Amino acid sequence: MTLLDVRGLTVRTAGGRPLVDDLSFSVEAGERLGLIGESGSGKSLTTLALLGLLPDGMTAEGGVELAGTQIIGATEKQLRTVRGHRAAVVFQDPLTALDPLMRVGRQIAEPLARRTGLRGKRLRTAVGEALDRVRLPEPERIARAFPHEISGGQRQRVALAMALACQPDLLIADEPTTALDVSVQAEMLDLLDTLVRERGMAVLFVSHDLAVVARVTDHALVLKDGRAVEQGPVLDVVGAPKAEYTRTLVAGARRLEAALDLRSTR
Ligand SMILES: Nc1ncnc2c1ncn2[C@@H]1O[C@H](COP(=O)(O)OP(=O)(O)OP(=O)(O)O)[C@@H](O)[C@H]1O
Repeated sequence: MTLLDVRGLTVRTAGGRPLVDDLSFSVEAGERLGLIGESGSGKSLTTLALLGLLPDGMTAEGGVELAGTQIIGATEKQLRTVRGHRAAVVFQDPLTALDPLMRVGRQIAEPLARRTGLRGKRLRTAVGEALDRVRLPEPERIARAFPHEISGGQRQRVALAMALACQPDLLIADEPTTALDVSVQAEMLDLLDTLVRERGMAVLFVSHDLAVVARVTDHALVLKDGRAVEQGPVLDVVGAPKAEYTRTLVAGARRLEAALDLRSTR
């Protein structure tokens, strides 16, 4: 079943300049698609357009059908039912998703209560379980903490727990590990990989990092200056890139890997 169908998506500035240009792709239920591109290639604008969250003044044209709802031109009420339940998002900076003045536990409790109808002690237990599932130590302490009282890696796990609490069909992860330390990055990727596999959830994984995308997705789409230059099974895209631009990205990633290998043997 096709969960997300994007046809000819074009995002323009108020002045009419296209920043995402005629983009088409689809995500099947349970499929993991990686959106790869350098900084400024249009990855974030694409994900924002999928949820009807483009900045003021920008416009989207084309078709974006998410779980049967046409997003472009949808009312705010229609969009609210799609966001969270059909598609939830984890951004690079977890602070964008978290309210700085609300304890972490309450922030997870809200989407959980909305979906499950749980209240009181049973809701508190469910919050503890949600924190435990994203491998947060001492879930009771974390639940009582404010976002600034926990580490960046822990905040990103909380943001993931909030997204998963909605049990979305599609998880959009926009550079979810970029702001984290390398060791924490690997843990977070493994966690994300395990949790979405367990749930059979579809994922749109956005990253500038080919190696990261190859690790957690089945298909990849390479974006350059707002246009798709290549798409296909991730192992083909990384192993036998067709487009000149993808070849450059792959060569760059290999050079980096080789440099890191060299460093680790010193
Ligand atoms: N609010 C805005 N107003 C005008 N131009 C914008 C706005 N937001 C993004 N852009 C431009 O649109 C293009 C695509 O931006 P986008 O944020 O989607 O890129 P990206 O691939 O997500 O980059 P990064 O990896 O750095 O986040 C860039 O050229 C950017 O400068």
